[in-house]
Amino acid sequence: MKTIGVLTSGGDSPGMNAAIRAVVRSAIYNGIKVMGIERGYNGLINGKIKEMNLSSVGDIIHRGGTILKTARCEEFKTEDGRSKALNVLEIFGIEGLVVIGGNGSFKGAQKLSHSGIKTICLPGTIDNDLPYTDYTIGFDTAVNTVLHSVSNIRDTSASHGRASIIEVMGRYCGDIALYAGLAGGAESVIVPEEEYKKEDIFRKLINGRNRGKMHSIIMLAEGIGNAFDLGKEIEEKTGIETKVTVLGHIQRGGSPTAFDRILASKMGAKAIELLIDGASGRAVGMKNNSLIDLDIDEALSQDKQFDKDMYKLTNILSI
Ligand SMILES: Nc1ncnc2c1ncn2[C@@H]1O[C@H](COP(=O)(O)OP(=O)(O)OP(=O)(O)O)[C@@H](O)[C@H]1O
Ligand SMILES: O=P(O)(O)OC[C@H]1O[C@](O)(CO)[C@@H](O)[C@@H]1O
Repeated sequence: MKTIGVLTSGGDSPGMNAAIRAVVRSAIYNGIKVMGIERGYNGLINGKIKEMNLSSVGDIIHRGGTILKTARCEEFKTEDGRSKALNVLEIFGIEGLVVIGGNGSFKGAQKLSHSGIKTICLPGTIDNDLPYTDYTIGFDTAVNTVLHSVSNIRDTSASHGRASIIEVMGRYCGDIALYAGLAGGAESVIVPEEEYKKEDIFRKLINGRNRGKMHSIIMLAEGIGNAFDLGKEIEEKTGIETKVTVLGHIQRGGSPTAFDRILASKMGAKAIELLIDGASGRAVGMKNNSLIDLDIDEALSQDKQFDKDMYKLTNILSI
């Protein structure tokens, strides 16, 4: 393999830069030329491509976002869009491609692999919603960002004797809410994977107040009802003043944690190892602390396992 490309696609996530750095440096170490493709599949279709060298990825391991920029590209979902992309890959002599993104990006990569381009996918998303890997690049940083906010909100919540609903991202996956909820001592964690009764939340709040508790954190995963409506209902049913904070895109930025930088570095290097071995259509993941790779279709067809034990523990500890 003489020349490969690397792109980031879908939502960005902290650690994507560390992954790009690992891809570029491992490739160059192995005598492979690397082309950086800007704005995901959009840049691929439009030929936004430039060669990368050792210093292109200097001073980025600690930076959030992605130096290659990212995009969601509807055109790439069409045959016509992908055929333009294949032409561009041929023009630039790109034989292998490393795609860093979420499940949509993986689907696009698999289609390129079926057209003869050797593709390797790295899981880059804060949501931790890819079923085949224990962790995605950016998830740990997002959880820590949420945790920092929980601490700040807890201070003011306690001073005023209020309850706080904190809405976090995750799309259809409750992992950010669950991990940050357990680590932040949330009283209730509401996730799409588990049914919940509002009455349980009200009862916990009232019990807590009766034993002198001055703050209550309710961690709410996005997409499950309206946080502000829930806040009003809590006030009506418990008499406890309730504030809502929607953390939003703050969770997608920031310097990656050591965990994410190491995960990204290991995965980036693994992608190059796989390409050198002639692999294609593979997804790299981390299972039980070991790097794994498997077919993209198999990776996407697995069911995401929600950690019910962790959810139960959160409820026990917040009794
Ligand atoms: N079925 C598909 N076929 C071809 N390309 C696809 C397909 N699904 C998604 N893509 C491409 O991948 C891009 C990124 O997908 P998507 O917007 O779903 O984000 P993602 O990779 O899942 O990341 P995130 O989890 O951060 O949202 C899409 O904009 C599109 O270009
Ligand atoms: O930045 P956008 O395009 O609004 O997407 C937001 C979505 O992307 C994510 O941040 C990452 O997939 C989700 O948690 C969220 O639902």
